[in-house]
Amino acid sequence: RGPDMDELLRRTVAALPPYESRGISPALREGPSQEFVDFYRALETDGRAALLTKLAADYGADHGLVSQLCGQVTEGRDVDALLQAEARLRYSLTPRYKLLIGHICRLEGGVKFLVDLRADILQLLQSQSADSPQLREMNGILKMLLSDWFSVGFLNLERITWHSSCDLLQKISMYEAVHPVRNWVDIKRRVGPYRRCYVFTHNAMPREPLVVLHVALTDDIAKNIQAIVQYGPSPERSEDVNKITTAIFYSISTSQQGLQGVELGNYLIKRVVKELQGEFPHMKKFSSLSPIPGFTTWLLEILQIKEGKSNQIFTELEYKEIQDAIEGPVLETLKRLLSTNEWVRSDKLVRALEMPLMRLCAWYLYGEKHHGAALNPVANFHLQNGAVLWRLNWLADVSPRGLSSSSGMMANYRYFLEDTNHNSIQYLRSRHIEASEQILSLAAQCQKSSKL
Ligand SMILES: CC(C)(COP(=O)(O)OP(=O)(O)O)[C@@H](O)C(=O)NCCC(N)=O
Repeated sequence: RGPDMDELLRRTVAALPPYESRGISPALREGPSQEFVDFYRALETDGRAALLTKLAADYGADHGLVSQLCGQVTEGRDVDALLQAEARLRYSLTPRYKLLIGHICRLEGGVKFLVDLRADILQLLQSQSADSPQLREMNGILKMLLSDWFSVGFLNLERITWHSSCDLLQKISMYEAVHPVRNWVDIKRRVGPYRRCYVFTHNAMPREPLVVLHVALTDDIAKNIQAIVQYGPSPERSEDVNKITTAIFYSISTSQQGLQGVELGNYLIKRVVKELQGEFPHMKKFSSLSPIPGFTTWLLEILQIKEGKSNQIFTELEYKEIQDAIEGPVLETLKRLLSTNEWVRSDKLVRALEMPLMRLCAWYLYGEKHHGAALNPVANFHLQNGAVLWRLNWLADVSPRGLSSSSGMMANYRYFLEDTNHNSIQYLRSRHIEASEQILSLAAQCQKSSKL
């Protein structure tokens, strides 16, 4: 049996050298760091949870020393002494595990190991199976380091085409989280004419697309995803530049869970806008065509809560039209038809539902909040980037996936380049959502005719 965890940690997590010898370049601790990596990789989930919890709890900063040094940082001392005291205090706040992280990132494959280690920490924190303040602290420290290592200056923008390598095309297909790639024909279309696919890569993780952005080049803001992923132009077509005035971001996915919160997707969108403006100087419109995951579930909950009070959801006229379009008790039948996607087969019912569902969905995106942010994660992502909630599209995604997740609707989050910084600050600071007239009036109507 190999070393037990405590012994392994004692041996591989160096103590913080005394302040006086902090500058002396530490003996490169490749051996112990590699031993830690090998030991960790050999552990199963529970073992990893135990190790991470112990590492965070027992190998952080020396709290006794910190509080002792705090006492020496006092007003009134001469500047030199004060700065010395502050420097000692600052140094004493360095957790021991931060030195280990610094050594591991210098190993071959060390950065990728640390990205995966943070993914394990996030998994633990999300599953609450090990949720300690020290673990959250270690997650924060690791996230800050990763944000520095993966900042834009260290990332490489790569365009993926049909001539890219198979392993890259295969990874792009595998990572596609929004509109699954079914076969070679699919992926060939997504990198073919009137399409662009860009990724960020990092030299420390070669041949690994960290985040993938799929773009459609169109002459107006798209309102339907089937037109993009199902019926796109045939691969041998050439591009007519005069037909390209708009960029539609129709899918974005990150592949590394451990890089959550590093905002790679945001950076990639902004970087691709610059790239496209270089290729198409006359391009003026930039918008997403985004799914609205969670809306149908939310709607069914509302229908459940409003059992017997349908007048708090539908107007009388709407209720009557729905009643005419279905048999049986209205709310009961409607819940069934919505949860099985059958409703879309009846034109009459589709017409009767358009107004109420568009109104409810506009409110879901604009009005529903979670800790102050937009409840819908995709809305929150684009609004954080400074986009405008610009248009809601009916029957925009009639695939089973689109119907089940958002009753067929999709949203355009539009990027007005000169406003994104301002909008982002407004959203992050005062939770203000910039929205178009269509959205504002639909949301207002919802407030008026539905009591949610
Ligand atoms: C939407 C994505 C790309 C945002 O990533 P990113 O910009 O790195 O944000 P964050 O993860 O740093 O908060 C990411 O959350 C993701 O891959 N989501 C699943 C697919 C999707 N587009 O909703």
